[in-house]
Amino acid sequence: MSDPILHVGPTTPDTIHDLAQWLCQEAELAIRDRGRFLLALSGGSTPRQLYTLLAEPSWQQRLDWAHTLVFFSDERDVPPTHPDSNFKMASDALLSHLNPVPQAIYRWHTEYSPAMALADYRHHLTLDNTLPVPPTLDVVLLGVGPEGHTASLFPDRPVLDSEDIVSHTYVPTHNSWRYTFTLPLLNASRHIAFLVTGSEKQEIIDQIFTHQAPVPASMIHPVPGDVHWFLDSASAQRLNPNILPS
Ligand SMILES: O=C(O)[C@H](O)[C@@H](O)[C@H](O)[C@H](O)COP(=O)(O)O
Repeated sequence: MSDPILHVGPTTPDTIHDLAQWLCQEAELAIRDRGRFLLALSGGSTPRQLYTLLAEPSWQQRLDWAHTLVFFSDERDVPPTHPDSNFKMASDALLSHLNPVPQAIYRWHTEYSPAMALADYRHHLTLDNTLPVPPTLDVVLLGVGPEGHTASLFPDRPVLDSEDIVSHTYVPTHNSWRYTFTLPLLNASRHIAFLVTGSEKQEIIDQIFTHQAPVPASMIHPVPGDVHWFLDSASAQRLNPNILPS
């Protein structure tokens, strides 16, 4: 298990820019080596700034979306037009602006029954059963909630013990159902990239990096993959300066 790789920007825009640049580099390597880039987008509010930047014409040219297959690391069990939909957020901020369009965009079909939606997504994640289970995605973007959840893996929930690659899970604190990647799938990733910004996340970042009580976000350690943390100084302000990149 490799050590987490820290990228700390002085401001949120700096961190977003660094992550966008890193994504373009990983896409280039994946497409050079395997002819395609398997990318999972995260939901919530933080990544909107990243998606808006990537949608800018000058940035669109830097990532070969025509050879990129887009997945979603989790999704709220709502219609794709619902304001809570992660697909809607990513489409409004990024996907609907891309030209050329991505090679594929795999939306969670929340209009299906849970069993059918999960089967549909397993099929897409294994590229129509051509990849092993769990498949290795090139980059999975993730965020972290204030209590340490990531994707829709919340503390003390049965989904944390799932041996499947995807799950439909009830989140009591949000009184809602969600679809999510599971730990086996996340830990098969080539690269995990957490994007965490803002002083409201400083406590959970400190908890994760000082190895206090494990939370779902601290259970992500792919082998032989790696974990990158893209933080701004506000979310990283409690971290020991010795572990911060010089
Ligand atoms: O569907 C979701 O909400 C996300 O997948 C979730 O895991 C998110 O990344 C965290 O809750 C952080 O959300 P913020 O970026 O809004 O703080």
